[in-house]
Amino acid sequence: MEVVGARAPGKIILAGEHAVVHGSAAVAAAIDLYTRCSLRLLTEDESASSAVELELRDPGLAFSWPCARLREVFFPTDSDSAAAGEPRPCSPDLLAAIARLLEEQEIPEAKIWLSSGLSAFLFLYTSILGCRAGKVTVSSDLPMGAGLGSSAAFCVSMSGALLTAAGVVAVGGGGGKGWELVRKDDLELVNRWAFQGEKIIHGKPSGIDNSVSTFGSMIKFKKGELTSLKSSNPVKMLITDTRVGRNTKALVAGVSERSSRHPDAMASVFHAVNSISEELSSIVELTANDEIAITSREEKLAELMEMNQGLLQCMGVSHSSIETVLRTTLKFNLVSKLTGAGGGGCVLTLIPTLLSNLVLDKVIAELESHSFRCFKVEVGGQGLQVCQGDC
Ligand SMILES: Nc1ncnc2c1ncn2[C@@H]1O[C@H](COP(=O)(O)OP(=O)(O)O)[C@@H](O)[C@H]1O
Ligand SMILES: C[C@@](O)(CCOP(=O)(O)O)CC(=O)O
Ligand SMILES: [Mg+2]
Repeated sequence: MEVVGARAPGKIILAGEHAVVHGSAAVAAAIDLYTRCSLRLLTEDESASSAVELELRDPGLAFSWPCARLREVFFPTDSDSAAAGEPRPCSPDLLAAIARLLEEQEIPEAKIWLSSGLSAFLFLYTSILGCRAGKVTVSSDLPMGAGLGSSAAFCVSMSGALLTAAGVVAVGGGGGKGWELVRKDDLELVNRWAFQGEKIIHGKPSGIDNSVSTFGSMIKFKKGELTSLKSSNPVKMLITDTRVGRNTKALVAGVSERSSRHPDAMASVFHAVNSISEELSSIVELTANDEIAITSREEKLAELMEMNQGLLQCMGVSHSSIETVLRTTLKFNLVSKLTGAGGGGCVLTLIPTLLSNLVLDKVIAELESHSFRCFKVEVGGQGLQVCQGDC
């Protein structure tokens, strides 16, 4: 069979991370850094030992599971009952069985954080394709575990490729050349599968990351409801990766624990974040015809981001490396906030339209002198795309 491919973008959260898990609104946008997943189902001739193979290009690791072993774990009682049409959660018993299956792989200790991604892969693959032999290759532009939604881009691109190979998502309408957009109904199905994968990696995701990675653009997200935001003036952001590793699942659990220790205080914090996200989303949508100058729009966005950062500190998810980025950019009168789960990872800095490239280069040089890594990204682009053949 021919190769099918899918690519899904990472994201930034402009306002509302963590609070969105507790029902507040949040605003997120796709960025032009992608995770790509390609998949080829193997015939019996090609896969003498009949296995499911996974190559992760970025950590540079390859895994292989004999189909017979997968059948014992995933379908112990009868023949394959994969059902690509109806996403279902991974039960705690199955998750424990997957963890035992992963113990048989020799994952280097330094890369043990990959286990949750591998568990999501095995669950999605066997749920959608059963135990058919196949080879999957994944590559990514995104730093992993840094707040740019690599886990969601992994689950969305994987679900997209698996559902395309299963013949559920249509591909080839573009004449079989290059990346193609996906029909809305198909995107919704991919998004629901990807959410099940995110649950394995995050524990309790809000669904914002997989939604923005699937549908792209800039969105407001509240309690599972998504509103697409139309911005005629693009928002420019600099991303700084502090390179301090952290884990979303642990940070989300930490905020929930703080919330159960101080329910009233934290409810007020989440309520304040909700107001910030609502106001930020209405400012983003103001058009050139609205009577507000671009500079005053940017000042309002900056102030809301600054307020949100203060509330993220209240939730206990800032970090000394994040504070260093905030202090450094403030010297240039620029406002920053953490993005994603925090605890290290990435920080956003709003780039005003009138900021000269010379000053921006100075900001980047100073940030990079702290061993941080800066990215200039395009905000609000495409979501999931699929392709036939090698893209
Ligand atoms: N390309 C990938 N290959 C394998 N696993 C991945 C990949 N991208 C993300 N993951 C999984 O997602 C985890 C990171 O997710 P998370 O802690 O939510 O951070 P973020 O989503 O901000 O990057 C990794 O530890 C890994 O398990
Ligand atoms: C903290 C949170 O709001 C975003 C997490 O994003 P990331 O995995 O750090 O990229 C969690 C969620 O919404 O599921
Ligand atoms: Mg994540």
